[in-house]
Amino acid sequence: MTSERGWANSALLIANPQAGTRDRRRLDEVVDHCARLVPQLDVVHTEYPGHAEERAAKAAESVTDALIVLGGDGTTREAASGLARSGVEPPRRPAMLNLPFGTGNSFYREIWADSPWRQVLDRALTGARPRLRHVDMAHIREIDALALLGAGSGMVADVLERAHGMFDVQGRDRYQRAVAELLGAYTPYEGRVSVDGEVVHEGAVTLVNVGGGRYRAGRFQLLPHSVIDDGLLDVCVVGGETGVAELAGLTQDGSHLGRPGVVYARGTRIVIERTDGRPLSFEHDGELRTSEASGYTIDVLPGVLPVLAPAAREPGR
Ligand SMILES: Nc1ncnc2c1ncn2[C@@H]1O[C@H](COP(=O)(O)OP(=O)(O)OP(=O)(O)O)[C@@H](O)[C@H]1O
Repeated sequence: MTSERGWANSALLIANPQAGTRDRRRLDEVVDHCARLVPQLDVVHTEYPGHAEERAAKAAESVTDALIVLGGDGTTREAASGLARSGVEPPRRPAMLNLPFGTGNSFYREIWADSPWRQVLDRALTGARPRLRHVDMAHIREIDALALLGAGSGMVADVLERAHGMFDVQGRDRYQRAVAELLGAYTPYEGRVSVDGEVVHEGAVTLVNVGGGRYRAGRFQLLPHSVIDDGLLDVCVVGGETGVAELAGLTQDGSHLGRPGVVYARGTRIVIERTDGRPLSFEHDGELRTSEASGYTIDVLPGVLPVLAPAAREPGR
């Protein structure tokens, strides 16, 4: 057999068996493929929410070359947070390689576009080490959390909040029903959004998204101009002029930009507030984060996450 091995001598593979369709056969296939490419491969199956974050933080402390994450956006966010919060300086952190095993897989799409996972593994782990992108994350002050893909208020948070209250349906169906209910009756909230101390929107808000990645839920291009390693956060505010039904269609290809009441800006600190002082419904990376806060302060953490990526001119940049 010819050697398929490349630059990575050791890697930790963190797999979430509960992500996506929970296809155990596919999970085993990925693990076997990785084992052919990396001489010392440790495999951890996550056993509870937060497990990926703990194991990624430990991997950062060891001499592991790569951290392979097999899951959806939630698992990827946890692993990224573990690496970014570790006491190890960014250049010494293991390089993260994310593979699609979830429902949305927005981060995989961000880095590798529609490339199949086998091809990605071969490109990332055989031969010389490919390009490393030093990806920005965001720190949310009020809840001391790190966001990778995006954070915000309005429609996305409201869908999650409504879905959480449904006990008679599960999985994707819950979100579909929550969206359908919101389409029927959505009330924008009164709020304010500031970028680096300057107010960019005040009034009715349908959606605020700060990030992060271009995509949310794998396909909605809320931040079509965002670059994940430019040291800046992008923010899109959709005012009350645009309803949720219209917005869902417009964000499929980013054509919400330039519509009346839509603001797109960039900065290092974004503040999102409700102006009536009531708690602001807020999410990051698809997780609802309930608290009593009526506002959230989001600061960029530039370049904290080393991610294996295709060369700039390859497809899937
Ligand atoms: N053993 C486990 N049992 C239950 N939940 C788990 C377990 N391991 C991890 N989790 C949790 O599963 C959640 C869902 O995983 P993830 O987000 O990766 O998949 P997904 O929701 O199918 O995909 P996506 O986020 O891309 O839509 C994560 O928030 C993680 O904390």
